[in-house]
Amino acid sequence: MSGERVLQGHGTGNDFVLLPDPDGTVWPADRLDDALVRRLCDRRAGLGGDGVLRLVRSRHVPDAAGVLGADLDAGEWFMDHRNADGSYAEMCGNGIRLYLHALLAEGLLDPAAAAAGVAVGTRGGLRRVGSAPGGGYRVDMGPARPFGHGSATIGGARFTGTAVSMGNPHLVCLTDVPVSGLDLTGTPAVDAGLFPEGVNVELVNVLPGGDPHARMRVVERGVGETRSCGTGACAAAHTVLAAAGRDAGTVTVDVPGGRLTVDVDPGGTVLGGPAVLVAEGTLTAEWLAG
Ligand SMILES: N[C@@H](CCC[C@H](N)C(=O)O)C(=O)O
Repeated sequence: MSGERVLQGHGTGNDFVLLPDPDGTVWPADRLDDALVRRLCDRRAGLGGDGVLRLVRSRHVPDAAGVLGADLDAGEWFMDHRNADGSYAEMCGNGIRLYLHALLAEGLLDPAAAAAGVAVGTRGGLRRVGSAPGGGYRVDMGPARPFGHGSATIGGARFTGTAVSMGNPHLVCLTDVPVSGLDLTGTPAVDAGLFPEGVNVELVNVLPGGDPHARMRVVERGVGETRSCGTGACAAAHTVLAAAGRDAGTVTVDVPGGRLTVDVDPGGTVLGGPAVLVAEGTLTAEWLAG
């Protein structure tokens, strides 16, 4: 049997199907349609994942020029991200670390270049990501941009929070209710006027102690509850610091799938965390035929 090459991996438990397509010839958008993304992410009848990452050069992505403008040539590679329901997202903080890890594993990127850091195109703009000296990856996520206040009702409970853009939209709800006990199986009801494109909702406990430390759970737009969200951790870190009257600092964010660190200052946000490839292989012709 023959089929298309595929990888599977995760960053702090936020897992993805990765499709190598350097020249954009294997998975054009009309082939990788919403239905196929949903099948790939299906945890019983597919490979399973919170989303799909296509490893493709920016110049082969039709909408990349529109998104990146003059930056198109500065980012050779483009993280073509899809949520499990097939929708596109502007940015994915766990995904972009895994993306760099997969480029290295596939021999598409030189380790020295990764150590120096490379600019990767996303639908939210260019992001600089590099391998970290002590292991894992660090991503310059750009500044957190608060844009109002709202609420989310989920599992019968209502939480108020701060709307924060990390390129994609978040509602960060700081709460004293222990997040470990929350039922997050439903879809949060939110203010559609504040979030016309939908929103990722983070429920966050600030943990006691000297250094800023938070525990977070997240219900992602286009996915449902995931074990981690990198952009969500950055939005949460900004909100935790702001609640303490600070605009800079390092926040440790514990998620069900592990630990992320976020360095915040007024000019930007740097996300640090691991990336792991779990499997590589091919999609069978039988499965592809549906
Ligand atoms: N898990 C991601 C975010 C993925 C996109 C999100 N579901 C959205 O639609 O904005 C992360 O690690 O940032």
